Amino acid sequence: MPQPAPASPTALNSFDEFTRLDEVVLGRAEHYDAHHTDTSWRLFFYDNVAPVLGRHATPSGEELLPIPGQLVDELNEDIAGLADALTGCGVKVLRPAAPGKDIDIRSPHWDARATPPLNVRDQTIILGNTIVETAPHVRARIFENDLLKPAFYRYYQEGANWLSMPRPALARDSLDTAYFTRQNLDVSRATDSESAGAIEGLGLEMVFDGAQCMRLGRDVLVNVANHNHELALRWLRDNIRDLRFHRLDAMADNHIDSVLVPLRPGLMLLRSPAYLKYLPAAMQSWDVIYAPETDDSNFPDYSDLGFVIPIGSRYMDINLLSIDENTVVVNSLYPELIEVLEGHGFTVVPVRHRHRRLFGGGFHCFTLDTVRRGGPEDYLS
Ligand SMILES: NC(=[NH2+])NCCC[C@H](N)C(=O)O
Repeated sequence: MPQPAPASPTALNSFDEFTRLDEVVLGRAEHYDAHHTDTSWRLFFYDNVAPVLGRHATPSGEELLPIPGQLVDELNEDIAGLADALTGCGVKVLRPAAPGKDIDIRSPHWDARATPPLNVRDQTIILGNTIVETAPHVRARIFENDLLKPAFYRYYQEGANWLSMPRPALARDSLDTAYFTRQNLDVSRATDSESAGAIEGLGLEMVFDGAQCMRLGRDVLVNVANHNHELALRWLRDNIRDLRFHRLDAMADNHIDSVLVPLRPGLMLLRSPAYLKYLPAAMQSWDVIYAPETDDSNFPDYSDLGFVIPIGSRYMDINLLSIDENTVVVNSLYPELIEVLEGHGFTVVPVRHRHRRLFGGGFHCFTLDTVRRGGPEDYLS
């Protein structure tokens, strides 16, 4: 039976993180049954995985780390709950295409097990009516956006602009380890097992994820933690002329949405006061809600399942999704945050999300907000 064509999306328009949300792409986790733990993956998640690397790497260099099926099923249940909650808030939910099977990919320089399109925030930034595909850090993610192309083409048909950063080769020496070496961290547990080929004369490439940005109308905050990111900031400035890009100097290793979430003009959620100094001067006078302490009882106990590597930090649930300036979707397993937000007058839509530390994403990461009502407002003066 032919399936009816999905209703056409409205025009792409997304300049910020908090004005009324009308349409969103929500990621999916089918076939997320392994992490491909090559050097690019180890470096990307080094902040979280360094303590366990080595202990679990096999001497043969086996890089595929299986994820128990029960966890993927539970993740899918929680994502279904998020889809229902968003629909219940009147938001139209689009999905990436589903990978039909495990997909092994091969470039001329390396091979990898492809990551499913779960954290759709990461490989794309929507800047107004422009889709910007970014330049993946993790080799396993290099074709991830192919599964979003049905949605991107529909927005393109409705008049959106569509740009891509140069696709990185992610060869042997493409990735900059400066963020870690600046902190005197030894990166050998990530780099010792490198199996990718080199490209003579290439050196550090432009490598950058969409989730390193936070959008605020005509301003965009951009986390730059190394030379890979520096090249991308220049690309953004050269190619998107009508927005102002503010460089945040190494606020985190890469993504910043478990550190900072702007909630409405003049109010942000921040991991701790230590992060204020990274922000543009105009934001330092905003009101701040600091992420409340949470404890282990809010996180599942995985001891029965053998080892499961947490690729996300304990702060993942800062990563909420705003429906509008007064309504936020928050993990029900972070009741401390729900209480604080309600105390500030927010309507909180609680949605359960158990395995956020295993798949590296919260609700902001799982979503790409393609249609919001706000425009290129100046929120910083
Ligand atoms: N868009 C994302 N995938 N964000 C997740 C950021 C997670 C962050 N590295 C942490 O461990 O807290």
